[in-house]
Amino acid sequence: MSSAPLQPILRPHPPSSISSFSSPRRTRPSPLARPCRLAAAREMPWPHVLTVAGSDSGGGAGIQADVKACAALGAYCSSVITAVTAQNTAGVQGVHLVPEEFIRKQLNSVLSDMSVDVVKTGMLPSVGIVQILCESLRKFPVKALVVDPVMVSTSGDSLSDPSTLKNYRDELFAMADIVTPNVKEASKLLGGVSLHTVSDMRDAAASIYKFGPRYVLVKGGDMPDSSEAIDVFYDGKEFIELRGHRIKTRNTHGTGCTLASSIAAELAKGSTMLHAVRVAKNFVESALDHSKDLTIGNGPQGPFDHLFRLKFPPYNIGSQQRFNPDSLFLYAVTDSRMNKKWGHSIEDAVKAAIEGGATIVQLREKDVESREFLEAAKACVEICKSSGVPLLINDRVDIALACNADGVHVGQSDISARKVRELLGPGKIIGVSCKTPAQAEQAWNDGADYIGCGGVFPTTTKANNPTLGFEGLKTVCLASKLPVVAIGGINATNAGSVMELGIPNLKGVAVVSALFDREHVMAETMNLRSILTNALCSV
Ligand SMILES: Cc1ncc(COP(=O)(O)OP(=O)(O)O)c(N)n1
Ligand SMILES: Cc1nc(C(=O)O)sc1CCOP(=O)(O)O
Ligand SMILES: [Mg+2]
Repeated sequence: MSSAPLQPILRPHPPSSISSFSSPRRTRPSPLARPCRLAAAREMPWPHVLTVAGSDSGGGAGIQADVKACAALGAYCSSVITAVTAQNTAGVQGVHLVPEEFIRKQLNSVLSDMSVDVVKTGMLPSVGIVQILCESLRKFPVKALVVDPVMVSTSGDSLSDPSTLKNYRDELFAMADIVTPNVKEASKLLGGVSLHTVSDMRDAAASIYKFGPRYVLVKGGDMPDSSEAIDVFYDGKEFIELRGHRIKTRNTHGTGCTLASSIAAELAKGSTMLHAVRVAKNFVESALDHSKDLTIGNGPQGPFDHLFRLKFPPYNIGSQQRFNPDSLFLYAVTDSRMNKKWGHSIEDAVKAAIEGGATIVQLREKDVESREFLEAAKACVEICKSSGVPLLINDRVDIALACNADGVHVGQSDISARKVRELLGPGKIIGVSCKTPAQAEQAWNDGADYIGCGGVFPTTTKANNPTLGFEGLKTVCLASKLPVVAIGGINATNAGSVMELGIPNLKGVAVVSALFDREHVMAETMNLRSILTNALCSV
């Protein structure tokens, strides 16, 4: 089942403002293309989430979590603060409500001036606040409303007046696109029913759906005795169980706020509801995993790092940027069988490709003994280093580590990119072969730097490789937050047409046989490079 895209039910937006292709990074022009692309100054829409929630002085949940989650997922986040809490990793020490009229004022300030795509609600501690919010939403309609019915903090402290329950159900839920209770909140909303199983969660989702939201997500993160974190998604017809890993960590403070604001950020970017929920769940799981050993505070429940991706290049601002996506422009991938056929050593083939203008090299040596591979790889590292061309190793993390290569390229049946990142550390380049948007999303979550997408055309170099064609390539590129290199059957005849697609994050082509199944590797590379440069200039 797939959920329908959200219609701008309440306020029409300019079509460009809800595009799912709105990541600023996607339109950054390639320096290689700069002479030809100076004209293309465009207005960039910025997906916008307004969070209406409480401040957490500890910085892990509430407004602070919402702002960080939206930032991490590429959405702008404005905020209306409903309450100020004195809170830390031990619990909530105090709550100070913001006067209701001042909440109205904040809502008015933001909604009357800015084009908000999605409103996400967190702590709404009084009946009056819920009413003011509903009035504001009727006056300033938005594309979607995400309601996280925050009633109790993760430390067990009450965050809302019990009288708001009825008001939540009767007024706010009817306007909501999605409501995201955890099992405790679902139980409270349903008058205290107990929820112990996934089947109970389904029943709860169906009951909450009757209050009026278009979708319900009952979160099972708190369910005991399970190695999985199972959430139940319900659209009024079908239940979908979303399964994730349960990450063992004390740093889970703010997961609910983060999940809801991540859903809001994805909706603001133009996702369908189910896709937004999947991305959000994946994001929370990755953030928890990357933060499991961090320590802040002395209490039992710590915050996690929403911006964990900033630690990975190319976002590790402050340290040297070690991957330039433009290096994907002409990606030479070696093949030992072809080299043997033409009497070329790996080193000579790599040298010739670099002299011809290859901008990155991958050693893809499927038929060479490990010891011989390592010796050749060490020599190639020196050759590439002296030319400033990155050298990656296909599949073999051990060889990459042993020769200190610049990185590794892995496919869907190889060791996962996340594991490779763990093994290589943040300073190395990781590429992942992806044939679907979901695989591209996973590569991003795993900390990869680029994806290889193919086969664009049929190839005889890789057995049983499905051909995606231009349509498949475009679909994956548009879904990918990472730069892409196209691969599969690309040669001097068709390379120009790939670059002429003019897809902003498609940075180049990766080629095996058209460079290496040839007698004159350098001449073939020079020819292909000039074809690519001409094609880029014509876009
Ligand atoms: C740049 C680039 N893209 C895709 C691949 C294919 O990797 P994989 O799917 O792991 O297949 P093998 O190359 O290992 O056969 C690649 N190598 N490089
Ligand atoms: C190694 C590889 N990966 C592919 C993918 O689709 O992921 S296609 C491919 C082979 C590319 O070789 P040639 O340039 O000779 O067609
Ligand atoms: Mg592989």
